[in-house]
Amino acid sequence: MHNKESLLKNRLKSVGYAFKGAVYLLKTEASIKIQCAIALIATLFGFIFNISTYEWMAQILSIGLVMSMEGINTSIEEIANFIHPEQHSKIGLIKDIAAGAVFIASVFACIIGLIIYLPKFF
Ligand SMILES: Nc1ncnc2c1ncn2[C@@H]1O[C@H](COP(=O)(O)OP(=O)(O)OP(=O)(O)O)[C@@H](O)[C@H]1O
Repeated sequence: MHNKESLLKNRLKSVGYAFKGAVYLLKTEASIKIQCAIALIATLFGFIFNISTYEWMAQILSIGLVMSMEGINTSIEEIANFIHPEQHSKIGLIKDIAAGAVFIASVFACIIGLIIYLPKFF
């Protein structure tokens, strides 16, 4: 019983740390603020165009994917700056690859957005 309680306590603590990380990300990263604004506009569009359940699922998944990739990208940038604050071509490459992952997720999120909303306009 005691073990189960401490397990639950530890899990709750981990959720707290993760929440702290998400708040830090939202407060400090300009790109995630822009992504939040786009997510809000997309959500508004969802209500205006009364999109279907599956369209909501695709939209929410896309928003979640882009924002979580941005979090991982920021984390990689922080690690890179911590382990090697000076200029190095490998650090540049590592940062570019991490940014590339966000770019790929964003391109596919845009495609999903077009699939959902283009038929509603034309
Ligand atoms: N230490 C470094 N050594 C070599 N090149 C670097 C280094 N730091 C950054 N760069 C290069 O400069 C680019 C911009 O780096 P920066 O850390 O400003 O990324 P950013 O994408 O502008 O970050 P943010 O998303 O925080 O605005 C990187 O993609 C990389 O090509």
